Amino acid sequence: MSKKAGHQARKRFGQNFLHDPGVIERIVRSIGAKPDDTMVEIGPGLGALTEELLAVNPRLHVVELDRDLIPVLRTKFFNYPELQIHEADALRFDFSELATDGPLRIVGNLPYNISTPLIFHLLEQSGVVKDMHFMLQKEVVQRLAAGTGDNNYGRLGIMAQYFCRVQPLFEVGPGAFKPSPRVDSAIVRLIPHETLPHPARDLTMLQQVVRTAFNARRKTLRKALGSLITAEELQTLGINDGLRPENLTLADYVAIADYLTENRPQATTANEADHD
Ligand SMILES: C[S@@+](CC[C@H](N)C(=O)[O-])C[C@H]1O[C@@H](n2cnc3c(N)ncnc32)[C@H](O)[C@@H]1O
Repeated sequence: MSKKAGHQARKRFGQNFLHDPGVIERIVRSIGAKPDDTMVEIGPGLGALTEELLAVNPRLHVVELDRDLIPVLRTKFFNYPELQIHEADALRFDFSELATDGPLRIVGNLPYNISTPLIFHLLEQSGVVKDMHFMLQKEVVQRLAAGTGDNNYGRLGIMAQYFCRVQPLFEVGPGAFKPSPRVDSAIVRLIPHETLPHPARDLTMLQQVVRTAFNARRKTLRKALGSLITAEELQTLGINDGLRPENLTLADYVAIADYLTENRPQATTANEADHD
């Protein structure tokens, strides 16, 4: 535990507070906020990034789960009446409610313990999002940006790239935070596609195909996807069934999903175990 401004950093909320002004300034410069933007910060914590965002754009929303931080933020930013502080769980938050004046620019030094489910939650709402800038564990940024054949390629990267352009920006060492995390961090920018480059006919089917494939990422497609599609059907789609899940492109996964949507629409089942 580390104490800052009277607040004990809580591990269960993934609290590692930024304290390096150079890093904060670099993040804010990368975001390039404009006064008219509707900005949303997830997990403002003690307000280190919030303060610099407010300097550009006083119409900021922040979403913070730790109820003890809410009065700290209210006191610190009492002279910013347009700042809207939402005491809420970002994992359940309906961001579309904030998009009344236009698409959202979402930012955050995210709690690393929930960053993957949070990104999936935000991808589902990417229709109301202009862009997102996040501080994440470096390995998560590598997974988001990974291409076909890469060791880090998997469900997170495929679904992120289905919805967004992924741009890793720069790395940040543990010393920029208090308490210091045990991992390296990196900043990533996600820009939702205006038009999906490979739209699936049924998103749930695509999610199921990708999830099933990467639950057996070391196996051949014939085995990994055997519960959904036969080797012959894969070959008909022009996909070599001896390849492994990491060798397929997003377009290949969409082709498999669309084939199943047409031929076995009953195949989708929710709540399979995730290993990503
Ligand atoms: C890594 S800290 C970043 C704090 C601050 N933005 C900074 O850079 O110093 C993550 C923040 O997210 C908050 N948080 C954790 N889980 C959350 C959730 N489910 N919804 C919203 N905020 C959450 C934590 O309480 C904490 O303030």
